[in-house]
Amino acid sequence: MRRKIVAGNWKMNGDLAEMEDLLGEIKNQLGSVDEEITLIVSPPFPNLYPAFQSLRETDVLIAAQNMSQHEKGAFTGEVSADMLKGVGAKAVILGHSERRSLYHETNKDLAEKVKTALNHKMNIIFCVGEELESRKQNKQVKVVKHQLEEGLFHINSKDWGHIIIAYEPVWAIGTGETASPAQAQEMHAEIRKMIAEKFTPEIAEKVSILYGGSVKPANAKEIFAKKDVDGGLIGGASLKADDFLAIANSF
Ligand SMILES: O=C[C@H](O)COP(=O)(O)O
Repeated sequence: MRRKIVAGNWKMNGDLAEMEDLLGEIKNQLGSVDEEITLIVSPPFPNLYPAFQSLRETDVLIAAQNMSQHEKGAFTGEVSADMLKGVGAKAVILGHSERRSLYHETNKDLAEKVKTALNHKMNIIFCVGEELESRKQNKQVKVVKHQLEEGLFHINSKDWGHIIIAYEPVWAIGTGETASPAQAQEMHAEIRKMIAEKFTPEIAEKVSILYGGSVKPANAKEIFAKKDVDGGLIGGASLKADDFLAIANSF
């Protein structure tokens, strides 16, 4: 059975005190979440270790929001896989559309980051998704296929256990506009088909594919009910404990 996952991407939000408050509220309500659901939170770099300390006694996993493809050395401002593991991050988000568009990360950069993360046995939430213009031209499947082929599909079959895919249509991120459940299902099924064709149907069947883009407690149930949607990568709504956990309880 595929893992059901709800991951909160906190982006560049929350100082240490605000994060401690948020984590405190999340911990208070963890008992309400089904054990089958994997919860992940993704704080900014400086808050990774405090989050790790705070979540020690829980099953909540910690993901970083980015990682260098390099091991060490003269790369000012960068953070390595070893450093992330050292502060408790078990996973890393790679290829978020904000990294792609604002920081010009290319599929080639991402392919290298994926390789480094896997060398360090880190789990990866690999993000893909089309911009509005591509959707209008009905090119969304082609765009996502290209992102996967160049950024992710160089991995070995044995590495798929470390991979989670997040489909995040760029036009739905932080906009309040969500892909319809049918649109999400359609793309998730396409992604699974791409994995089945390039690797095997068994591998494709086991990969968790998350939807991201304005997921809220009010729309999560409908989206998560779709057969190929295994959870969500949540931005804004993950900054409120009640909303984040309500989304986790929407399967
Ligand atoms: O990583 C999360 C996505 O960018 C979704 O963000 P959002 O839920 O604020 O639209």
